[in-house]
Amino acid sequence: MKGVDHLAHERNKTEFDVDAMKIVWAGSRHAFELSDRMARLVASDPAFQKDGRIRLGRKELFKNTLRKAAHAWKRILELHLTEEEAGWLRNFVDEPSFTDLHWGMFVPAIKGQGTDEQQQKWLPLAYKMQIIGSYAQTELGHGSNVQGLETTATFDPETDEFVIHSPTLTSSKWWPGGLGKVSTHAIVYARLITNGQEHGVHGFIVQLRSLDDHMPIPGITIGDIGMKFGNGAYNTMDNGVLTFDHIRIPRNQMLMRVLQVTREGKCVKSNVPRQLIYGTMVFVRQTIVADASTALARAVCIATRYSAVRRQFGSQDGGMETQVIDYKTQQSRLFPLLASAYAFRFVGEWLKWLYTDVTQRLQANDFSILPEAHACTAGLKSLTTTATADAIEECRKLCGGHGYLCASGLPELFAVYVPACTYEGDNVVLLLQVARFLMKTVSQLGSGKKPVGTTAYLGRVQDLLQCCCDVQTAEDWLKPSVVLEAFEARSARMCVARAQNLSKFENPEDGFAELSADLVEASVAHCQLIVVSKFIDKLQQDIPGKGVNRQLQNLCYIYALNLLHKYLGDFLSTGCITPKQASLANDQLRSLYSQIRPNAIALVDAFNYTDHYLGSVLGRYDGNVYPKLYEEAWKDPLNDSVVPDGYHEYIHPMLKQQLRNARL
Ligand SMILES: CCCCCCCC/C=C\CCCCCC(=O)SCCNC(=O)CCNC(=O)[C@H](O)C(C)(C)COP(=O)(O)OP(=O)(O)OC[C@H]1O[C@@H](n2cnc3c(N)ncnc32)[C@H](O)[C@@H]1OP(=O)(O)O
Ligand SMILES: Cc1cc2nc3c(=O)[nH]c(=O)nc-3n(C[C@H](O)[C@H](O)[C@H](O)COP(=O)(O)OP(=O)(O)OC[C@H]3O[C@@H](n4cnc5c(N)ncnc54)[C@H](O)[C@@H]3O)c2cc1C
Repeated sequence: MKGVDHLAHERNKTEFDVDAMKIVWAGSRHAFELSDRMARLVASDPAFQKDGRIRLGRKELFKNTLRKAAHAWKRILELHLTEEEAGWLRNFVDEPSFTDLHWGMFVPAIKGQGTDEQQQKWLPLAYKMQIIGSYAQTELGHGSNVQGLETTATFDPETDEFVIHSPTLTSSKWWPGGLGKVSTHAIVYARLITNGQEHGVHGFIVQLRSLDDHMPIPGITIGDIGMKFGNGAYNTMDNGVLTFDHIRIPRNQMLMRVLQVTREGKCVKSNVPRQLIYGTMVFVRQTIVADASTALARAVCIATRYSAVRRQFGSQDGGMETQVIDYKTQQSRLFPLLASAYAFRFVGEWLKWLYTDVTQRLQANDFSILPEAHACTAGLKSLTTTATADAIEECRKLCGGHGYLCASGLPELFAVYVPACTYEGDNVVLLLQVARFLMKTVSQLGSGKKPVGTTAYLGRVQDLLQCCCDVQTAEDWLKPSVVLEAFEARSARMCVARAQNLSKFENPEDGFAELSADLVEASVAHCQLIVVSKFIDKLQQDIPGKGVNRQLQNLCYIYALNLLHKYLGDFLSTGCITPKQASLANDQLRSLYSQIRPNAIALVDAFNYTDHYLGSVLGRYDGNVYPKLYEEAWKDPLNDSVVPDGYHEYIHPMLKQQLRNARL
């Protein structure tokens, strides 16, 4: 049987309406139609082809990215695409570039932290790309510790300007994307100093390069920080270094929604909390969660299709060997990742809703939900990016040797994706933020303050500390209330135990530092509970389409029960479940794998990825893997000649030498 036939046969086994699932995955019919149209537009345009990208040298690669970004912008204008359509188009071009930072951080920072006048001035320029912006926060010496940034912005009342300066080597801005070679402007984060007094870190709009000849403004030193991990991959991005030598900008270029500096240099606080200065990070972390499901789904799509095509062992009487997807070990590694892709999709959807809600409340001067929004975006960004990076690598292994070939698409996907664990907040640092939020919530329980939102379960802490899981059969693990209670009890018990340990320290900060590794575990438990509960909420919605809800239920329980299996130590040591119940959960998990098996290919087809976007010979829709892999190998530049360059200099003399030695 040819690869093509393998997948056709697989698709015939499907037990649900794939088109309906495509809409569930996309979020709505509108989102599906729009993303589908943009994906096809990009895939059919030769200017966006990705072949051979990994073989380009840095300069060529970068220029190629500039060409694609310019072409994308041209198409956006020609086709009068909406902001939403343009976002999808850029997404399917699938190449990190300065435009990510311009649209993803520069514009949102002005929107979130700029006054109305500042927005009116700067946003139209940015929307028309008459200026290109970056987000320059991190420095050589400090990234996580934002309050430790060293760049200064000193107000000069004589000229009504700020003087932006890099006082030390370690204050050099380092990492901002798009900064190295492209951006004309940046939101620069610096310590505000007025009348000799410091007022914390704030954002400033600073012009970096001339809009005529692209030369740096005198006093600015700027360049690229060098090659990063992997071929191609994130090297399409010009992450930059930037220093200021007393650069002057007008006073009205400080983003002043949170704090205004008057003509006299007086600081006037608005009613907006200081934390709003971090608002852009909350926004981007929320988009990163949605991106995690996309990246994970790509890897899973490749590994699932290839696992159905690939056969090893088990042939009897010269018959066909076993498809590797039929091995239980392969299923137990692959299907939880498939379930995670769906789980992250739904929690991403919910987080987007939460962010929209927060934004509306902020506009109405209601800041009460900000701490929760921060904890949720930070925690879920950490949880989903860590899981996705690990999952891409697992998918590579699931594809055996061929997964290691760049033609599988997985090495590049991993290299592009893995910095998500670091950028926009190191994942451990972010979990520590969640831990602070959880410990604060627990400490306030005695005062009668009722926790709300994602921590509402902590309001039932007494019940959760005592509850006993009443699972008696494997089927009992298919009850949403049972699963939810197990995850709530585990998280609540871990939080309370950590809080009790913290209370033994005289100085809470010392305790927090000493117990930080344990605290991070509690944060993970809490975030996993959020993902599980949002998946369960999704199942309660009226989801149309034959068999769709059934598949989602199976995936939801696979996600939850696999976590239960993986983190069994937590569940057992906190007494949430017994070893016997854990064993029943495992039995149920195996049964769920068998139920998912005939639908696996259709479940990845529901992602609706074009072959262009997947960029993988192993993950091709038609399953025609071997002929294409063979074809691909011959495209390698090493195969341009039969005898390689260097033969005459290095191989031939060596062979001759051996011959001479042999004769002696
Ligand atoms: C259309 C296309 C879209 C495409 C979109 C793609 C987007 C692009 C994607 C990828 C490109 C890559 C982009 C990467 C960009 C970057 O990496 S930018 C740099 C990001 N840097 C960080 O994330 C730094 C991480 N550090 C921090 O967030 C903080 O400094 C810290 C919170 C870890 C440390 O803060 P700390 O000094 O301990 O506390 P304070 O600053 O004093 O704050 C204390 C209180 O503030 C609360 N808080 C902290 N952060 C936030 C926040 N973000 N929002 C709201 N509140 C926050 C914190 O809980 C404290 O509250 P309490 O006092 O009440 O306890
Ligand atoms: C590809 C990429 C793109 C980026 N793009 C941008 C950009 O556009 N703009 C921008 O401003 N920045 C950008 N960054 C920078 C990024 O935001 C920072 O690298 C990130 O916030 C981590 O900070 P750091 O490098 O200072 O790590 P560090 O804080 O130095 O982390 C090093 C180690 O120390 C640990 N650690 C640090 N603090 C603590 C603590 N309190 N407790 C326990 N452990 C701790 C961390 O867990 C980590 O293991 C980018 C980075 C990358 C990799």
